Amino acid sequence: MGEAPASLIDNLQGGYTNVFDLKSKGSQTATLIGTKTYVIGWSNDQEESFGVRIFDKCTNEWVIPTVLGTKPKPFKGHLAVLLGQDRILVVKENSSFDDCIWFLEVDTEYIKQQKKKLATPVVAWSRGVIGAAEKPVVISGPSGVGKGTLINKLMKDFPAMFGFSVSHTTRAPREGEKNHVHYHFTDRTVMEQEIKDGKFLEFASVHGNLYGTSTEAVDAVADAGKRCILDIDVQGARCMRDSHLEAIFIFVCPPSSEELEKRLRARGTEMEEQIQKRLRNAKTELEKGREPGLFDYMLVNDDFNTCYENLKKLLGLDEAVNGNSSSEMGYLPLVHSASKSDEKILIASETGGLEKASQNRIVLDLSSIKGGAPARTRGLNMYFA
Ligand SMILES: Nc1nc2c(ncn2[C@@H]2O[C@H](COP(=O)(O)OP(=O)(O)O)[C@@H](O)[C@H]2O)c(=O)[nH]1
Ligand SMILES: Nc1ncnc2c1ncn2[C@@H]1O[C@H](COP(=O)(O)OP(=O)(O)O)[C@@H](O)[C@H]1O
Repeated sequence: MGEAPASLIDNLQGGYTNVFDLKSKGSQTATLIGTKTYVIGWSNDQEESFGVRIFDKCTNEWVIPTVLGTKPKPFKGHLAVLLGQDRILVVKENSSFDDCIWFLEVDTEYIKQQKKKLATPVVAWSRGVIGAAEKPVVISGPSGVGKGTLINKLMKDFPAMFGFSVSHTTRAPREGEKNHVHYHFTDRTVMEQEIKDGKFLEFASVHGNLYGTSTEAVDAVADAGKRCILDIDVQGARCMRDSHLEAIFIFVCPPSSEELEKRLRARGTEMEEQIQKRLRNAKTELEKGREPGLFDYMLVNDDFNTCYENLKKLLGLDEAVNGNSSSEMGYLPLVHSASKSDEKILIASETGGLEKASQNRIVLDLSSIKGGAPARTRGLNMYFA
């Protein structure tokens, strides 16, 4: 790159620093981690100019990393603070509360995995979500068991609460299915390239077609302030379980294989060959669904209304959930763990944009954050000091 790197970094690192170690200078910040300096910021109104670049002291060279996750729009003026040694908290100036906190992950577990996979330097953005946003809901189960019917009813009954994560698929649309509503219908070569580019949180080959959840699909629901529902197969659920997306995992079972076949045939959307394939795959899916540690709950979809009521109960939409045993409710709770960090950041506003002087100091409580790149970082708490 055409500029004197060392002096730029000295210049940035000599910039404004307050007691909370927030550094900034103009529209760029430099954060030193080990031998690498992460420069964040856009230059000269050129939308695509940089964003993130890394200066490596060992090689004396600039590196432009692969940037994963949904990126923030180019911004002027921000503060950067190093959290641990693996992520940088970015506080955007002059932004609404729902768009001011971002995390640039540089060496988290997710980044380590992606570096290995892509064999290039990688960083990833994750937007901070303030408040106790509800966990996304992952619903899996064999074809024809009634996942779509349950989800549609939930979305119809609670339109302001739930948003559907629209997956990508290479399968052909069925009659009545709308592009970008039911699925993003796509070409295999396009999707394969997008998988390589890191666009998907997870993907799997199911019944001979590719299906995948893009980061954008999940973010779009979170951005609309809704709780995300994902209808994905067991392989996708496994991937999500291993990722940072903290979700509730629900497996829907049929009352019997005969009933499953009956429903698939009655739906009338598949040719015989596809029906046979789906019934064969159902056996494996039912076995995988019972693997310990994957699903939090199992629902048997025998009588639809009973199953729907039980789904509502375990999503906390019915007060009757308290005190009911799992067997009475028709699902089996399994156990999973969560981790916590413990940090508070005080942000002093210098812009004077806030009216009361007492509101110029904001505490960002990171002690309950969850999730992370390539999806949202949830559970942030923000209050005036
Ligand atoms: N892994 C993964 N599976 C998906 C995704 N979207 C849909 N699926 C699964 O793909 C399978 C086939 O879905 P579809 O073609 O709509 O058929 P249906 O299940 O018979 O209604 C189902 O098990 C879905 O849960 C996705 O984004 N990722
Ligand atoms: N509890 C139920 N009893 C009888 N039929 C059902 C029940 N739940 C769903 N169905 C029907 O079964 C078929 C498959 O349901 P669908 O929601 O498309 O399954 P999936 O999304 O799991 O593939 C649909 O025709 C639906 O109306």
